[in-house]
Amino acid sequence: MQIILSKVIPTPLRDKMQQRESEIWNKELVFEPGQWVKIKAPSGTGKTTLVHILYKLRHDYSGKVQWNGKDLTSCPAAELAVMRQSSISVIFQDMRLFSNLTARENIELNRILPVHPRYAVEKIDEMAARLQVSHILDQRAGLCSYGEQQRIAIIRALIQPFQWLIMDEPFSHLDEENTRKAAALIAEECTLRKAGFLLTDLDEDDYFAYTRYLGL
Ligand SMILES: Nc1ncnc2c1ncn2[C@@H]1O[C@H](COP(=O)(O)OP(=O)(O)OP(=O)(O)O)[C@@H](O)[C@H]1O
Repeated sequence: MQIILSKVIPTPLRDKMQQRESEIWNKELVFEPGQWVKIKAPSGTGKTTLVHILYKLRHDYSGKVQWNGKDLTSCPAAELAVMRQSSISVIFQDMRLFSNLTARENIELNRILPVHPRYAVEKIDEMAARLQVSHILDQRAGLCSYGEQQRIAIIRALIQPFQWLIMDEPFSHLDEENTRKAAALIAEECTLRKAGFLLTDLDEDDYFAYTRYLGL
């Protein structure tokens, strides 16, 4: 799946944009399948805004966003839902877990949502063991620490099918060792599926073999 951004300017950032050069806002960008893209930008420059625009959680912008040639503003909701379930997975900065469901239930919801689940249920335990969160799988997500919630959100994103993984500061609550473990799992899953990713963060890192760097 190709993702295209054409001259996108978020309405709340329109004035700020005069003050700094961006490689994303108001540019023509094509993200080809399989690219591993790092988007590095300081706080408040629009990383979360970009992620929400890309996933069509907000549409307060000028310009155009397309998934596989489909304009997000005119594409029927049912068609978007199918593309989200089969092709795009997101790790949100604020995790967005259901706090009253257990960690396992949060992950399982994403596993069974697509018509053809990618993985059997055992994969949840396997991934949880690798990220050292097996012991909290049956705990309510709202009671988990932020670092635990972030690893659950990572597993939830990896358990569903995708061609693109969109990650908004996905390691912000993790220490170095856990970040490396999570990055290794993400890299493996993307390689297996020949999937691309867009990862936003504040700083440089060497967690992945990025194929493209952009500043917001
Ligand atoms: N709906 C909105 N109305 C007004 N301003 C907004 C709105 N959404 C975002 N902003 C502003 O746009 C800017 C970018 O916000 P955003 O959350 O995308 O930044 P960010 O790069 O993800 O920041 P951080 O690294 O701190 O998470 C901020 O100044 C924010 O206050």
